[in-house]
This record gives sequence, C-alpha cells and structure tokens, in this order.
Amino acid sequence: MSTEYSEVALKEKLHRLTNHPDSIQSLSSWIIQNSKYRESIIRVWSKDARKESNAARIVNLLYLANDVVQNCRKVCPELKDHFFPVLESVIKHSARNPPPEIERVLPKLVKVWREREVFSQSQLRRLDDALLQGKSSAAYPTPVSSVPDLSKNNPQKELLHEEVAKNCQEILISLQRLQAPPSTEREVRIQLATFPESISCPEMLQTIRDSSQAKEVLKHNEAALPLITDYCKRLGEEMLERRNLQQLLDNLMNNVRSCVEYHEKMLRDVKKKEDRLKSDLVEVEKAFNSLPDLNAEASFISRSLPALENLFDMGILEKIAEIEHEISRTQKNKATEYHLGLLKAKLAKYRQQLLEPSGKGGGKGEGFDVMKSGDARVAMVGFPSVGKSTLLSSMTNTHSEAAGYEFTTLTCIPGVINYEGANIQLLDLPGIIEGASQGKGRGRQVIAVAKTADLILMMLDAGKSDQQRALLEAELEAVGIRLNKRPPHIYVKQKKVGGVKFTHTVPLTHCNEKLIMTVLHEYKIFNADVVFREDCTVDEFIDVIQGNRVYLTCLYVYNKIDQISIEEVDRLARLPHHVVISCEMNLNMDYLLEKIWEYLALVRVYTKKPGNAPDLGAEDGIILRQGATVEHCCHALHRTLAAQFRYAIVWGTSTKFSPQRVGIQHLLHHEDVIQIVKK
Ligand SMILES: Nc1nc2c(ncn2[C@@H]2O[C@H](COP(=O)(O)OP(=O)(O)OP(=O)(O)O)[C@@H](O)[C@H]2O)c(=O)[nH]1
Ligand SMILES: [Mg+2]
Repeated sequence: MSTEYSEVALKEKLHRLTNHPDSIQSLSSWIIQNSKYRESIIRVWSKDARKESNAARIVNLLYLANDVVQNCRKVCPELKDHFFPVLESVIKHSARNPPPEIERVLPKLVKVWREREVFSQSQLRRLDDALLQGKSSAAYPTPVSSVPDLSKNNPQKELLHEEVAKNCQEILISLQRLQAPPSTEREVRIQLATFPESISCPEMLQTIRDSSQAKEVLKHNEAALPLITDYCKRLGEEMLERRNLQQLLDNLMNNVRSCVEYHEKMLRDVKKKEDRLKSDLVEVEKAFNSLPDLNAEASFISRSLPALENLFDMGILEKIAEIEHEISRTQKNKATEYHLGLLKAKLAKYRQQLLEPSGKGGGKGEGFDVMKSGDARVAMVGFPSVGKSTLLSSMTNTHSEAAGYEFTTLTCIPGVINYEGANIQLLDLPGIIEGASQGKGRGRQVIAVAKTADLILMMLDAGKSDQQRALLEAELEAVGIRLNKRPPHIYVKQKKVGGVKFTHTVPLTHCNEKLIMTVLHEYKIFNADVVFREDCTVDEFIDVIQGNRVYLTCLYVYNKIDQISIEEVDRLARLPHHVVISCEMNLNMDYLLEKIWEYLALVRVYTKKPGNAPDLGAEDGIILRQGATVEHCCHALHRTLAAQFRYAIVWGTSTKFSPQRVGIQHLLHHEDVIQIVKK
C-alpha cells in the first residue's frame, strides 16, 4: 500500500474495498499516511458514499471512515474533525429509508464513538440528531406543526418566539429534504429521454400497422414502466413536500407578523409611559420652582439645631461608660482606693437606674412571662447558636426550634425534666450578646428571667475561645447576678440618728473605715451600723448596700465537644463547675443531669403516718430546697399543719439518733423520713 496519493488511486482503492477487516485497515492506514491530502480524500469519500446505492458498500465506506477517525489520533488528529461534517451529512442521508444493514450499523457506530470519546459531546449530539432527523423525515412530507391560535388581543411573547423558532426548524428540515429532489435527477431524465417517442405520445399508436410494430412499442413501454412509475411516485412526494414547505413559510410569515405587531404595541406603550413621565417631570420642576425661599423668609432656620443629648437625657449609658473608663485607667494603690471605691459605688447606682423599669419600656416582654412551675427552675443563658434549644429538645419532651443561624429562639421556652421524682423546669432563652446588660438584643428580658432561676446553665461553645465565658459573666455581673458566690457576711442596718458605727470581727485587708464612709456617703447613708464578719472587698460591700443582688449557682456547660480535640475536652472538663457535653452526639448528658441535680441541692423527704411504713417509691416524698426545716415540710404538706405542729419524729442523716424527736426548726436532710405529730 505504498502507492503515491492521487484522487484516481483513492477512487481505485475505494472501488476495491471489501468488508474484510484487512481491506478496511490497510486502506485506512494508507489514508492516514496521506492525511496531508485530507481535503481531497474527504471529497472523494463523500462523493462515493453519496452516490452509492448498494447498502453493503455504504456500510464498507462507513467502516472505513470509522477506522480512520479512530486511528488518526496520533498521526493527524484534525483528520477526524475534517471527516465529521461529511460523516454527519452521510449519516443523515443514509438514515432516510435505510436498508436493514445500514439501519443496524449507524447507531452502533455512534455508540462506539461515544464510548471511545472519538467525538466531542456536542458533535455526538449532532450525530444523534442526524440519526433522528433521518428517521423523522423518512416520510414525505415533513409534518407541519399547527399554527398557534394567537389572538391579536392577547399575544404571548414567549409563545410567539417559540413558534417562530419551531417554524424555522421545520423549514430547515423541509429544505434539507428538498436538497436533492427527484425533479433534478439528471440521470433519470436522460434515461427517460432515451426512450422512443412512442411511450409518451398516444397519437403514435395510430401509426402502428402490424403486430410486430405493436410488440416493439409494448416492449419499450414495459421497459420504461417501472422507472416512470417510481419516478412519478417520487415526483408526487416532492410536490407534497413543496406544498408543505409553502405552508410552513406561510406559518412563519404569520408568526413573524404577529411578533412584529406585538413588539410595535410594546414600543407604543413604552413611549406613552415615557411621555407621561416627561410631563410629570415638567410639573414637578414647576412646583419646585414655585416653592417659597425659606432661607430668605425665616432666618431662624439657619440657626444650628440643639444637640441630641440636650433634647433627651440619654446620660446614664454615657455616664456608665465614662466611669468604667475612669476605673480602667486609674491605678490601684493606697492613694486611689477611696477614689476607686467612690467610682464603683457610682457605677452600681447608675446600673441600678438602668435596670429600673422606666414607664413604657420596663415590662417583662412578650413571651418571657413563663409561670414558675415544678420544684426548681433552671435557666439556660448563652450566646446565640451554642445549642441551648438543642439541649432543651433532647432533655425534655418540649421541642424548641434549633437551627444553624443566630437568634433562632426569640422567647422563653419552658420544658420539664423529670429526675429523682422531681419536676425541674428548664428554660430555653434567646441568645444574649455583648451589651445585653444595657438592653441590647433581648438581653434585659433574658436576664430578668435568669434572675428568677435556681440554677443557671451557662451554655458555651467548646469550639470557641475562653473569652466567651468572661464576657457572659461580665454581663450578668453588671446586672447584679453573682455566680457561685454566697452573700457576703456584712451586716448593715440603717438608722435614723447616731451616725455610722463601723466594726469588724476579722482583720480587714481590702477595706477600711474611711473607704466604707466614702461609699456610704455616696449612697447618702449617714446613720448606720456596719459589721464586717469577713474580709470582704469594697465591691462586696456595695453589693450589700444595693441589696438587690441575686446569688445563683451556675454550671458552665460546654457544648459541641464533638468538634474539639480530646485534650481540649479533658482540659475543660477538669475546671471547676464545668460540664462538657455534645447535645447532637448525646455525649455526657446523664452526667449533666446528675450535676444539675447536685447543684440544685434539692432535698427529698418521705413522710410516714403513725403505725404505717413510709412510702419510698420513685414518685413518693416531697421535694424541698436545701436548708429546708420541718416547718417548710409542714407548709409543703398542708397550710394549717405548721399551726397544729407539736413535734416530729425523724429518721435519717439529719439526726443524731434514728429515730429522733425534733422541733419545727430542725434542718432536714436528703432522704429523711418524717412523721409529724399534731397538737
Ligand atoms: N456539632 C455540634 N453541633 C451542635 C451541637 N448542639 C447543637 N448544635 C448545632 O448548633 C446549631 C445551633 O443550635 P441551637 O440549639 O439552635 O442553638 P441556640 O443556642 O438555641 O441558638 P439561638 O436560639 O439562636 O440562641 C444547630 O445547627 C445545631 O444543630 C453539638 O453538640 N455538636
Ligand atoms: Mg435557640
């Protein structure tokens, strides 16, 4: 196969091509070798393929092309792209009324090209279309899509555009069908011309003189009949297609006309609007120009307006900020301690003012006035999105919306935990932000609810910095909540006369008489007895004078430990008052419950009737607070019982002996059994 390339040589080879793989492969490699003549090669191949009427030979030519496009990648990859358009058109051509051999081969080839990624996706789509189009246009004439009923009053733009596009598509298909119509088939016409005149001219029949002449004419007629029948049939089909094309063109014209009308109408509308706007603008300008010149008529307008702070007394926040700033920049030493004490007292006073309900805005806030119920109340306080609602939903039967964005919860949502026979109310609150103590967000309402709780669960995100805890603590501190502290042992009794009497029962290292006096004067207290029973700081003293501090136990609950390292979990878990959990992975939740119970320090006391054994079931007994006495127990049982009380007999750890007779002030312990004897 080392012949020099020439069109004649190629034609020769194509003529000798068989369906044997060797024949196809050797010609294919010869074509690839001569790929520099690709234009000529493709022209010859396509001409051959188009004019070929033998299905088996068309298949051979297609197989040859297949071999070329698959194997030309290394030597001349462009060859495949040059082959593509002719391949597409031959496929389109062959797919019309294909004999069974070609019908089998075409989809197979396209499938192989798709699997081996011979052609790009878009090229493959075009080949798919070519296959489909061939099929759809197999039946003359091309089906005409119906003309949509587009009434002129309500033309729909999208529908019109779609129709026009569809029309164009159909016209293209029809034109393709008419590309090589039977009426232009030269060979057939030449062949028809070679038939004797007698076959097309009935008058010639009259010239027949004998049977031999008649037989001659009949012979010619019989020879011409199949060709003429077939040609007439095809011409008829072509005529139908042409009529169809005419119909399609009419539809297109109508649709395009509707489109134009629609756009003209739109243009008229827009122009009308523009005119209206222009006239409005003129009116506005006229009105504007006729406005009086206020600068000229009222000279007072040019005077500067009063400052906002002079209009409203918004001083408290500013004063607080000012004092905080001053405290922070004052050095702590002997010389400044009185000044600092004074500043701290002032700060406490202003903060108090800020928290006092002020007319309209002082209400509790809608959604926050949840009834206190059960034996104890636990409030969850924390920054947004730390998992408070998730915890409520997992620990109680109440569902609280939880989501990955901040401020999902906007009101107070109560749930109940049943543990050790006690009903513990758990409150889910909105997340608070820095500045909550000054009313930012829903801070004030949240803090107001938190103050009513017996235990605070400070929810923190284990994945965030330790600073979050300090920030939250500062917010709660600022509103008078003291966490995990007990009230200072300071006695202050205001009097009417007699001046200030200051004593202390322990040596004081943080305060002295002068400092105490300064603070008292700031509060305008000039007559009082003050006794320090422990070595307290001036802040603690101010707390006592303010008298409205709330001392609450607090558990720092670090959630989302599934997101941090085990070392970090270990570090957090070891710190005092800390519990680490993961609500989502349900980690350590039982321990949290135990801790809540421990921190609430509830006392469960079983009652016993004389002569009967006590009921010690899970639901029996009464729940009291830590430090509850027999009197509290009486009140819990019946409101008249304390008045009728004579004595009680107690079994348990609160007494020296078991049982022991005790008075009404006796302190009860957890799991004591009590029998009350009435008068
Ligand atoms: N990885 C992890 N994600 C959690 C855990 N607990 C809660 N979350 C996710 O944290 C997101 C916030 O949870 P919420 O329960 O809505 O938080 P919230 O504190 O109630 O938030 P606010 O109502 O906006 O104050 C949600 O997408 C939870 O799925 C946990 O243990 N681990
Ligand atoms: Mg929430």
